[in-house]
Amino acid sequence: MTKLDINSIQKIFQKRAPNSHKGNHGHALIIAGSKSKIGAAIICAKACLRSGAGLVTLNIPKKERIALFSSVPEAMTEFRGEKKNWTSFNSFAIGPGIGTNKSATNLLRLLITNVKIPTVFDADALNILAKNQHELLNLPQKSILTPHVKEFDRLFGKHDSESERRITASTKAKELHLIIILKGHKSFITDGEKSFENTTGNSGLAKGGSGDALTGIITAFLAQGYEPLNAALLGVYIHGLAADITLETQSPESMLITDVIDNLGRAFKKIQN
Ligand SMILES: NC(=O)C1=CN([C@@H]2O[C@H](COP(=O)(O)OP(=O)(O)OC[C@H]3O[C@@H](n4cnc5c(N)ncnc54)[C@H](OP(=O)(O)O)[C@@H]3O)[C@@H](O)[C@H]2O)[C@@H](O)CC1
Ligand SMILES: Nc1ncnc2c1ncn2[C@@H]1O[C@H](COP(=O)(O)OP(=O)(O)O)[C@@H](O)[C@H]1O
Ligand SMILES: [Mg+2]
Repeated sequence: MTKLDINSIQKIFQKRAPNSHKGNHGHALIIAGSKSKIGAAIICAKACLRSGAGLVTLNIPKKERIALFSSVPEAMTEFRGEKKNWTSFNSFAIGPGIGTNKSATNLLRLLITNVKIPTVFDADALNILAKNQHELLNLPQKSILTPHVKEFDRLFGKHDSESERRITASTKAKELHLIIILKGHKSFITDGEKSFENTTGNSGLAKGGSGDALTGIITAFLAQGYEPLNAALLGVYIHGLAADITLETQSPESMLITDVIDNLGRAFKKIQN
């Protein structure tokens, strides 16, 4: 297992070309949020925009659109249940705050049927997969699963220790051709061949919404054309680094994920040499 340090991250990171345009940086589609969880969608979209995606479209329930327009005007929207054109996007994420009811389950199935490029599956998408295990075999290869401990055990069965979870994560990543990020204090990232442990982040991230931001960040890197494993490594590292930078102005108690997203810019500057 390799500990993720700044040197390995600097090798992965690709600078933006000075003459680039939005079309060069990909179009991300984020399927997130529901009536009581629209915040998850807003956090995810903001983090995605702050991580370099050229365009971000959020799929949300139509009733929730006002909240979104006022908080993330940079994001475009499409509405849950309306007919979609899957081919316009370069990366996809599904799960934060979508719930696990029948329509969320059908939407996840629709995505799996139509999308053949690596996708980020988080939160309720993982809870739906846990209840529909056969669908794990149908996910696009090199998709990225981002479970916390409880989601991990829902997916792959109860474990007694973190070390046992890490062994299962590697085995399942290899067997299912996926990348698994087992999130926690020191997140573990594996593609079944290589495994990594993150070294950034702090307990200020132990708050609702932190994982939703990570999903947005990784989705932005996929949109920009990073290899899925590199998108996962860079995403986990920079998410934690932005939280560490936030400690300069906030305590772990007072830190908000919005503060962390606002500090992504400083984190990018740190890894750019
Ligand atoms: N603003 C919004 O709209 C927000 C929307 N959100 C959305 O809500 C949905 C539900 O997501 P969720 O993760 O809160 O619920 P759930 O899967 O039951 O897990 C919670 C339990 O898991 C455990 N646990 C977690 N980490 C652990 C660890 N490292 N180590 C050990 N245990 C750990 C811990 O369980 P405990 O130990 O307390 O038994 C914890 O209580 C989802 O779609 C999400 O995107 C949220 O993001 C919040 C902001
Ligand atoms: N004590 C901690 N130290 C470092 N990182 C943490 C800590 N607690 C949580 N995190 C990070 O915060 C994120 C939490 O994700 P998750 O539990 O899915 O949150 P949510 O679903 O509420 O958005 C993960 O990336 C995790 O690694
Ligand atoms: Mg989560």
